Amino acid sequence: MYGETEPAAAAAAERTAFRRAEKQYKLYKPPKPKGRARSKRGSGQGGGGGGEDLSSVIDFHALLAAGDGGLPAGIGRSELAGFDRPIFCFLDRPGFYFIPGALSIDEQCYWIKESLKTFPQPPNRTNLTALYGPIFDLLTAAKNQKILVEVKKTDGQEISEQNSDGRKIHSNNFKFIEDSEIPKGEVYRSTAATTLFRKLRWSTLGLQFDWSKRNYDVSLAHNKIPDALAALAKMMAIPAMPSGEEFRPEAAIVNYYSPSDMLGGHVDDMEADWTRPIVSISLGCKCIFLLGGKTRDEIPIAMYLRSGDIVLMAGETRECFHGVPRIFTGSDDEEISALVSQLCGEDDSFILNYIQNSRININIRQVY
Ligand SMILES: O=C(O)CCC(=O)C(=O)O
Ligand SMILES: [Fe+2]
Repeated sequence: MYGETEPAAAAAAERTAFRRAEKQYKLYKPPKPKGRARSKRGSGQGGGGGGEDLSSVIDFHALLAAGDGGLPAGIGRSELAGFDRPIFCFLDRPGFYFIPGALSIDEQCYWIKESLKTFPQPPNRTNLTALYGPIFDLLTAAKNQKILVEVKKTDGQEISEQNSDGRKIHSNNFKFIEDSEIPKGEVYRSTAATTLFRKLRWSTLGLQFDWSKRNYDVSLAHNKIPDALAALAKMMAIPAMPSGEEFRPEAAIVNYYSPSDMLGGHVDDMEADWTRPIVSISLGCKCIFLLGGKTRDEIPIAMYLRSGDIVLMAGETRECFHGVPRIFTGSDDEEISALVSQLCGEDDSFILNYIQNSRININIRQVY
């Protein structure tokens, strides 16, 4: 993840409106169940247990349900010929579009599975790559309670195996083995695959992003964006594209959020043409998304992003700070319960368990 504030600048950053909003939502605690509510701060109208308030968070699903009559000032709703989904926008944030419930439950389940199974596969890089080298089949290893071990190489011994597709695996000296197979005395580092899976924070598809240089490194091996994801992004990008032009999906960042994770305020400015949108898909647990202005001093707009929602950021909004200060885990989340009915296969329980406490975001970009 990125966008974290440098320690030296942290105190100053606290003073910005964006940082204050991040803090407000990060600290929000749901109200205590009736009868146990305390009378101090936070028990008032709309207040959370920590005194923070969610009443100004925009809920596009509620606006959709309320119909055309109930739009608050500053929010517009448009229809586009040939695009059979509602689209919301902010009158003072040109280039920002919100498509609530853009994906069906089936589509959400499909992309959740792809995000966990396929997208972290090499040559795609993840936050774990720098530590362990390429890791293949992490989801399967985690499901099967495997252990990733670093094995001492003896002179001339090359640790390499082929997986079921005939691909060479483990050119590094880490490999997944059963707990019972850990050879005594030969292993000097081991981590449970389930632990690694929980530590997955991002993976990159298509052109690979180099976080240290904050730029794309075209010299890194990469696959093109999977066809189905490219087709989805092209279709969903239409409201933000100049008419008659087609979005070219060239790179994507997949963010994996566990309950306490946040994404600090940042601007995505590494793509050449800001008239092209970032197509951003939300899956799993609901979150608060902050859309600020061109400086951190502007008070950001807070909105809920739910599983299946798609956000487009193009034009002037490409210059706006944005981030995710808070995700909401918990089984009472309506969107998650809808996924439960689809993720009921024997093989799905690991994924269901993961997504009930996590959020995934896939954001697709045209780089050139
Ligand atoms: O998680 C999200 O909804 C936003 C992600 C984002 O802004 C990014 O990866 O640049
Ligand atoms: Fe971003």
